[in-house]
Amino acid sequence: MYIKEVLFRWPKEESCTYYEEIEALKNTDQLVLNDSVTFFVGENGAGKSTLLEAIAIAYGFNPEGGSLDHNFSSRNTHSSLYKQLLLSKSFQHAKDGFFLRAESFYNFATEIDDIYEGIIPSLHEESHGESFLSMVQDRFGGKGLYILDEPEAALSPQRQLTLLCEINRLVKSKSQFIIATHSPILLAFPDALIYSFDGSSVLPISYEETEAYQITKLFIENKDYFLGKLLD
Ligand SMILES: Nc1ncnc2c1ncn2[C@@H]1O[C@H](COP(=O)(O)OP(=O)(O)OP(=O)(O)O)[C@@H](O)[C@H]1O
Repeated sequence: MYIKEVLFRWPKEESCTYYEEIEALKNTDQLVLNDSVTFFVGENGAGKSTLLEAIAIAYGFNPEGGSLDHNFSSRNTHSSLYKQLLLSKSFQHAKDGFFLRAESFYNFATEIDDIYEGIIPSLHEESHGESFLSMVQDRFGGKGLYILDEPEAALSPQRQLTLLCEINRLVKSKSQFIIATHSPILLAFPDALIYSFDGSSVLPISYEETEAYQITKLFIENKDYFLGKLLD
């Protein structure tokens, strides 16, 4: 485990940043993380990416995403929330790591292609989902901290199952994951800690309490009823 706890040092003065107005975040002072997999769930705009990004930057990742030793920058658009966070870390620093922002994987793939031109196949010669999964399978080496924002975005349900297997492989080789997701498949990872951003503070919930699980289950079991109500 590389990050044990995230402590929020909120300023005493009145808020002046957008993230101090996010309901779940502004009422949270401390988050204990799971030593294997911690999920962030919640409605669009609930603050998951904002916190994920701040944790990644506070640990030493490039705000634009990529591996721990990867430094490239095209635009500075990250929030300053990372300055308010105090990470309680283990003595051992992660040997491997990746911060996935959906919108920056293209840039990262371009950088990797430039560095390894002619040595490894181009990440741009595969589909978005294929290239992301190849990267996890071929380059995530274990003993790592992997911070992933909606990794399911490019993956078919079958490939999400493959990602579950990869997460399991990496957890067994001493890795820690923090993942923001809407995927009922990924959320099913055994013994994961799930934090919901939907209440007045960030709180742990069970798999069955997640909206991703409840709405998917309800919809599949009552498809015709739902469609009738929604589309009438
Ligand atoms: N740079 C910014 N400036 C102002 N507001 C922002 C900025 N970035 C995000 N926000 C706002 O902060 C809130 C939280 O956004 P965030 O991206 O963290 O949500 P999220 O939970 O990750 O949502 P999603 O599930 O859609 O990815 C949203 O209301 C969003 O509009």
